[in-house]
Amino acid sequence: MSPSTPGFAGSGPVPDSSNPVAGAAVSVSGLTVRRGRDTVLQNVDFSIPAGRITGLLGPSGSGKTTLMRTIVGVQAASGAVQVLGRPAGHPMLRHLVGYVTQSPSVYPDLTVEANVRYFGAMHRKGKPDVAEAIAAVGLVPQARQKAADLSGGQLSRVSLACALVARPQLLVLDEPTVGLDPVLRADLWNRFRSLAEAGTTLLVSSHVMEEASHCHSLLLLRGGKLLAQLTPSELAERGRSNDLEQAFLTIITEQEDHDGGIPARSAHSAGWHDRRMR
Ligand SMILES: Nc1ncnc2c1ncn2[C@@H]1O[C@H](COP(=O)(O)OP(=O)(O)OP(=O)(O)O)[C@@H](O)[C@H]1O
Repeated sequence: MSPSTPGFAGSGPVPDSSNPVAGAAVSVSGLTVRRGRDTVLQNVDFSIPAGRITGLLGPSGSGKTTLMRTIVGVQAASGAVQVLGRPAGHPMLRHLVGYVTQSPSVYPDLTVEANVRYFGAMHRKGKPDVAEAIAAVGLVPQARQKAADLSGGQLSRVSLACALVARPQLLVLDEPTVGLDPVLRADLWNRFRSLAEAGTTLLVSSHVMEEASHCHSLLLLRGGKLLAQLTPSELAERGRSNDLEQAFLTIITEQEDHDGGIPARSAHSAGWHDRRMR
C-alpha cells in the first residue's frame, strides 16, 4: 500500500481482518516470471495458509520482490496465482490486499497522521483506525511531524501504517524490519503475530534468517526456484542446525550438489552474507 501502487486505492466496504478466509489465502502453481532475457522465477508452486505468517527468505536477487509483486498483481507472469479465491490483480482484491514495498512511499510534505489518514480515507477508515495504525507502528510521538523530517526506519513504519489502516486480509511486506533497532523489530513481530491471530494472512520477506523463527511457515527461494516450504523447526532439522542461516546454507549446498555437483560455493557466493551486511 503506497502512493506508488495506485491500484490499491479505492472506496467501498473493507472486510474486517477478524474474519479469516478458510484454507489457503494464496495458491501458486507453475509460476514463471521472465524479466528481459532472464527467468527470474521458475515453475514455482506453493500455497500460503490463511491467518498465518509466512516468511519469504532468500539471498539478494533470488526473486523475493518479484514473487511479492506477482501476488499483489503488478507483475506479468505465467502460471496460476490465486489470491483470496481470485486471480492475482483482480479489482476486488484492491480492498483486501495491502502491499508495503521496500522503499517507503509516502508523501514527504504531509505529516505522519495526514499520510495515514489519506490512505485510510481510500478504504473509508476514520480517525480511530488512523490512530490505531499509527500506534501499532510506534509513531505516536511523531504523528504531527512531516514525513520529510523522519529517519529511514520511521519512514518505513509510516508506509506500514498506511497499509495497516485499511485492515487488509492479506498483508504483503517486503523487508519491513530493515533499518529498525532490535526493540522496534521485536515490537513489529509482536504486532504481526497479533494480526495473524486476528485472522490476517502475512507474507513477510526478510534477509535476516533469525527472523525466520517468528514465522509459522517459510518459503526458501534461491535463484528463482523454490527450494523448500517448511516450518522453522523443519528447517533446523533438515539443515541440521539450530542456526537457521546455517541450516539454509546447508540446504542450498545440498541442492547445488543435487543439481549437478556444483562446488559448494553457496555460503559466500549465494549473496547471503553480503546481504546481511547491508
Ligand atoms: N526490472 C527488471 N528487469 C529485469 N530484471 C530484473 C528487474 N528487476 C529485477 N530483476 C532481476 O530479477 C531477479 C530477482 O530480483 P528480485 O528483486 O525479485 O530479488 P530479491 O530477492 O527481492 O532481491 P533483494 O533481496 O536484493 O531485493 C534479479 O536477478 C534481478 O536482477
